[in-house]
Amino acid sequence: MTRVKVCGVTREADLRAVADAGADAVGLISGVSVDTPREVSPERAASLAAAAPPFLTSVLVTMPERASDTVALAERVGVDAVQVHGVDPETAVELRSHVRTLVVATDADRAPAYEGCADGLLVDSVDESGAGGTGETHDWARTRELVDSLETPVVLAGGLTPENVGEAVETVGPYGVDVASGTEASGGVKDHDRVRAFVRNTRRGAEVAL
Ligand SMILES: O=C(O)c1ccccc1NCC(=O)[C@H](O)[C@H](O)COP(=O)(O)O
Repeated sequence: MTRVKVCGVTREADLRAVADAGADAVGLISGVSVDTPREVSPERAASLAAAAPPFLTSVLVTMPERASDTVALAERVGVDAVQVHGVDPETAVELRSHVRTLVVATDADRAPAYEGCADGLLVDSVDESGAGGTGETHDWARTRELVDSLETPVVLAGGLTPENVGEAVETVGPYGVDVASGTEASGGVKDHDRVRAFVRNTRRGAEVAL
């Protein structure tokens, strides 16, 4: 089964829509050094995490300046897992010793350097700061090679939409997929029909890939 994470939720109604659509995880973006409409305060992230129903994994998505800040933020927000952008492998190893589940976001070229440093690798179309949410796809064939060569589970992200996720899953065969802008009505606001279609089309793509 291909796991689905819907990232950049800022409102409780959107969190419910993500859960009702059957997604596996929800991403709450806080403590990032870029300007994004998907960022929420730690307080808001905590309130959203507390509203997540059973079996919907809450994920803090952040860009650490120091590993210790991220550990404190994750405890304050009260999430099940942490996804970090813009960290080197050594910082990932340090962070992983303090959080239960660590996902590192990286581009395809750098992904092999994180093998064994994280519980999951999110292969994304990152900008120069390492931030995601670009809405751009990357070379799926290259990510397929990573899926085949790495032990660490690979999550495909970057420019995924309800329209292309089925083909993406068939091509890459990832552990999971992650979407932010492709399920939005506007910055930070989810389109519930697109959230439902994204989850549905991921499942269909995964069936074809079997
Ligand atoms: O989405 C953001 O604005 C963002 C900013 C800083 C760090 C991470 C961010 N997004 C995190 C993500 O989980 C993925 O990058 C995202 O799902 C992929 O985005 P998109 O291409 O818009 O689907």
